[in-house]
Amino acid sequence: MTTLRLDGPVDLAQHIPADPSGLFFHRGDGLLARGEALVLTATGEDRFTDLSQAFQQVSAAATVDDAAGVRGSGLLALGSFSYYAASERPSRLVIPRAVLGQADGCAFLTLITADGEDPARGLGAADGRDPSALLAELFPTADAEASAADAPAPPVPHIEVASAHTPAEYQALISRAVDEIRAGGAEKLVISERLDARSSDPVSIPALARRLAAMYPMTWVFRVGDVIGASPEMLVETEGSRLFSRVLAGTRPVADGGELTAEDRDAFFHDPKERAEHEYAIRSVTGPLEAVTEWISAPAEPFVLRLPGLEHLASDVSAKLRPGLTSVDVAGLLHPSAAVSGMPRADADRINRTIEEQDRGGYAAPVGWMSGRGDGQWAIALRMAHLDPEDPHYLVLQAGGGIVEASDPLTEHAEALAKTRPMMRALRG
Ligand SMILES: C=C(O[C@H]1C=CC=C(C(=O)O)[C@@H]1O)C(=O)O
Repeated sequence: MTTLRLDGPVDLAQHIPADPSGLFFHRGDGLLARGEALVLTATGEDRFTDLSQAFQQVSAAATVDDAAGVRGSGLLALGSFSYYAASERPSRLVIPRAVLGQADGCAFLTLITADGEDPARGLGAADGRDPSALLAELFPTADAEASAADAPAPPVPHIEVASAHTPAEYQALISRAVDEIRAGGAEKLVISERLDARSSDPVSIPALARRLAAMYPMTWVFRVGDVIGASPEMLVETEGSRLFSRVLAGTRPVADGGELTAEDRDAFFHDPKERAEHEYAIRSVTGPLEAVTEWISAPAEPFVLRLPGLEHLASDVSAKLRPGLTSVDVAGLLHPSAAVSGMPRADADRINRTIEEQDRGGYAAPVGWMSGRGDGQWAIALRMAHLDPEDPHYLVLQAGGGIVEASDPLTEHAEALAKTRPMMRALRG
């Protein structure tokens, strides 16, 4: 495989291919992928370590020519894990054929050919080619005409939405969760709702990802396999020994263009119910990290992260990772955090699964990428939808929230629906 450095920064959002095999970006930096040189899959309890090891074996045998030497350059896999170990949906790492990436404004192009394959038969042969010509060939910019200011706006698609439950049914599920907590089954649960969305026009992945990135710049926009979304929560990011995690739990919905008043934000910040939810989530990240890090720095108090439509209690945790673990290994150690499962984890997930009655697929599970060096970024697949490979008109949105003893079913229902709004807004264009 070869990584070529490109002249100057690129606007990644303008280069998204029609059907990317993966994309992951945040504030202009990130990765766009085309094709599949190799797909690794795993199921079961050991899916994280199995995929981490399988990719490390591929990486050890690869011939790597990396002229960029930045985050995400060189050999790389994008991946989406399944939430439950028992899920029938396999977790996957995709080693793409071509990657357009950018890290701190340094843009690069990576071309990967599978073992025994003639490089000239790949997506593009790097030998002697001008990197900018390769960029134009492999990742052409979005149709200039369509984005011209005077071009007629594309018609707004009609989106038909059907919730899996009526409001009364969903609120009854929340009441059941509260009853389970009162009966001592768990201290915190996380219950989610699914919404079927049918679009009058086929959903355009590049357009959807571009809108998510433009409307929610503080999130990590992703598409890998059947999941697409814009997550505000970073389960783990590693680069060498540097480890970062953004933990979210505790939410107040607001109007899309609005925000909480100073008084309401203060009440939110000090609300014991929200702080308890947040505390569980922090402990579920810092606890497992103790065994694999030299030090951990977690703030004494969260901050309020303001997103369009929602405000969250957030804490940025950093740590020094001991050698020997990849970013996928750490993601496996932390998944599922109490932000998406509850506390204690195993009891919470058993009850969540019974109440939700359905497998979560890739919802609330790690999505991201890992390099041949083991570094990577694994966001939690939230504010998302599952795509249907057979039907480009159809998606299933999923979102939920943490439930503690003091939770109110109506408020929790409103919160879950507010969390589906990013995807709904981006779908509507
Ligand atoms: C479970 C979700 O959100 C989590 C992340 C942030 C805040 C949350 C909350 O306040 O309940 C949830 O823990 C979701 O978006 O589906």
